[in-house]
Amino acid sequence: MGRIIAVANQKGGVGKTTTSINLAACLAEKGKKVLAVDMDPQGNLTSGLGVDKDSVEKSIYELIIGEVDIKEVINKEVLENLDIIPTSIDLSAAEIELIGVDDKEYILRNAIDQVKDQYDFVIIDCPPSLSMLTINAMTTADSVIVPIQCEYYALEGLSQLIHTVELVKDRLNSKLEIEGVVFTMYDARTNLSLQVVENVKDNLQQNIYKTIIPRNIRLAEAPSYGLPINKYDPKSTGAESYMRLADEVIEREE
Ligand SMILES: Nc1ncnc2c1ncn2[C@@H]1O[C@H](COP(=O)(O)OP(=O)(O)OP(=O)(O)O)[C@@H](O)[C@H]1O
Ligand SMILES: [Mg+2]
Repeated sequence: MGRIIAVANQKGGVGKTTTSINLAACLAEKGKKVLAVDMDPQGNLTSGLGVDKDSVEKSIYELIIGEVDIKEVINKEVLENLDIIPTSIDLSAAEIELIGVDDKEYILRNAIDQVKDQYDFVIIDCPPSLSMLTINAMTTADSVIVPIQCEYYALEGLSQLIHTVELVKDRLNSKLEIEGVVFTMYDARTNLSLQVVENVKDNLQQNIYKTIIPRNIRLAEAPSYGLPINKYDPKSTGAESYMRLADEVIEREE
C-alpha cells in the first residue's frame, strides 16, 4: 500500500518543489511506482515534470471542487513509473469555493484513497502557506518532509509548521508524523550553511535526513527543460544527492 508524503514548509522558496519533483523521480527510477501531486496553484511541479500547465484541462482544481473523478486527472507515465496530478492557477480560488462545504479537509484524502493501492509512494508538493490546500495534503499524508534552506532565518516559522502538524494529527489525521527535515541549497563554500545545519540540529527535536542537498545549478536549470535532475544531468551532485535521499526514504519505509 502506498506511503503518502507531503512536502511542506510555509516559507517560500526553500526547495519544496525541487525536492518533490526529484524525490518522486528518483524513487521512480529505483523501480517504485510513484504518484506526484501538485497542490500549489503556482504549478511548478507540473511544469517541472514536463506537463504544460496552460493546456491542462482537468487538474487538481476540478478534483478538489468535486467536478471530476481522480482517475480523470491522473496523467499516466510522464516518466517510467511516474504519474502526476497536475494543477492549474484556478486552484488559488478553491479555498474560497470550499467555504461552507462539509468535510472540506478530507477532499484530497477521499480521492487519493481510491488509487493509493496502485502506488508505492504518493508525493504531494504543498504551496507556501498553511492554507486549506496544505491542510488537505496533511490530512491525506502519512508523513511530512520539511525542506529547510541553509540560510539565515532557517528556523523561522518552523514552530508554526510543527504546531500545524500537531493540530492536524489531533483533529483530522491521527497517523500523521513529521518524517524528517531535509537541508537544501547547502553551499560548502560558506560557513553560513554549516552554521545553519548545526543550529537546526541543536534546536530541533525532529528526524533529520543524513543526505544534505547541495546548491547545484543543474537543479535550478532542470525545470526549464521539464525534466527531473536524474534525467537532465544524472551525474550532477544534485542528482546524486536526490538519489541518496530516495534511498533514505525507502529505508525508512522498510
Ligand atoms: N539545491 C538547489 N540548488 C540550486 N537551486 C535550487 C536548489 N533547490 C532549489 N533551487 C532553486 O531555488 C528556487 C526555489 O526552489 P523551489 O521552487 O523548489 O522552492 P519552493 O519551496 O517550492 O518554493 P515556493 O514556496 O514558491 O513553492 C527555484 O528557482 C529552484 O530552482
Ligand atoms: Mg514550490
